[in-house]
Amino acid sequence: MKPEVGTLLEALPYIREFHGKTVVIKYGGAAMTEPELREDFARDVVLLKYVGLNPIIVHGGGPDITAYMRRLNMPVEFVGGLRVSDADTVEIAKMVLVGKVNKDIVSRINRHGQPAVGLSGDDGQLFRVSTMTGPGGEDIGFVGKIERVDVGVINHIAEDYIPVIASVGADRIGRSHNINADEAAGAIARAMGAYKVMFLTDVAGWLRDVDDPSSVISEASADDVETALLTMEGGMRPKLQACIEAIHGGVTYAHIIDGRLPHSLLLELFTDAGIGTKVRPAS
Ligand SMILES: Nc1ncnc2c1ncn2[C@@H]1O[C@H](COP(=O)(O)OP(=O)(O)O)[C@@H](O)[C@H]1O
Ligand SMILES: CC(=O)N[C@@H](CCC(=O)OP(=O)(O)O)C(=O)O
Repeated sequence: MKPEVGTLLEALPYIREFHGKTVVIKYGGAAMTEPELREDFARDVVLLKYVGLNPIIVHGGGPDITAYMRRLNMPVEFVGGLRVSDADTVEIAKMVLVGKVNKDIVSRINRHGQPAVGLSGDDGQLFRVSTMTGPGGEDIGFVGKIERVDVGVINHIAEDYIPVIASVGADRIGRSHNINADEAAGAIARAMGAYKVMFLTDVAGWLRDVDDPSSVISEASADDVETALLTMEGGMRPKLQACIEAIHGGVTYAHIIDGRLPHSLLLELFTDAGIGTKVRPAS
């Protein structure tokens, strides 16, 4: 048998399993720096829609926000993987995420043959946020925690389009907040009752030792993750926190995969081997 046919046949049971299912995909800033990878990503998402999945994209753009802040000589600070955000920082985050990154993703998906629609928390009042603190209770400014997602808005759009969601939104009195895109993806997956949530990032997965790329933890239970979160810092923290949020809300699996790898989405979804870290409910 030709190897290409083998690959398609290997994918068939997965296509059947995932048909009609909602998959929330967090597309991370660190994995979106290469134009070629951005193109591959858009093509993969279109393929998912064509084979009958319901992909919902939630994106970040942290490195882009940092680059613009530096141009404006603004101080850049993170606490527990969350950007400290005063009102000026929120304004930059909003301009970069909604105006630049979101439109780039939307137009690439459009070009590959499925229409996409960009949304932020403000559109159709998609989500409402409250102000959150850092992991140690620190004041980190206008950083939002999603309190409520209007899934009706996403379902309505997803009937005909691929929703592409930027992680900014407002609180009850209309103040804009910067939301970590991992937190947004976890909350949206939970609210949507998604089958899976997948985080594309710039490492091979959750690493046992952050300095050893070969130390990927291929599978972990929600309990393992909760234990690790007690001491974890850096960008992996909000990702694992979001995995827990999603799994506790009924999402079957959460995956952290290497967005630097071309077609990583397809490799995880449609091959027997899979890639990265899979978080499952506590057994
Ligand atoms: N145990 C860990 N395993 C993997 N990555 C980790 C770990 N601890 C901290 N990190 C950091 O988390 C980063 C990924 O998070 P982040 O930079 O926020 O990515 P993204 O932009 O994709 O959301 C990695 O590049 C790595 O530096
Ligand atoms: C509060 C907070 O941390 N907001 C993030 C939003 C963007 C984001 O999460 O981007 P990545 O997924 O590329 O890291 C930030 O300002 O960087």
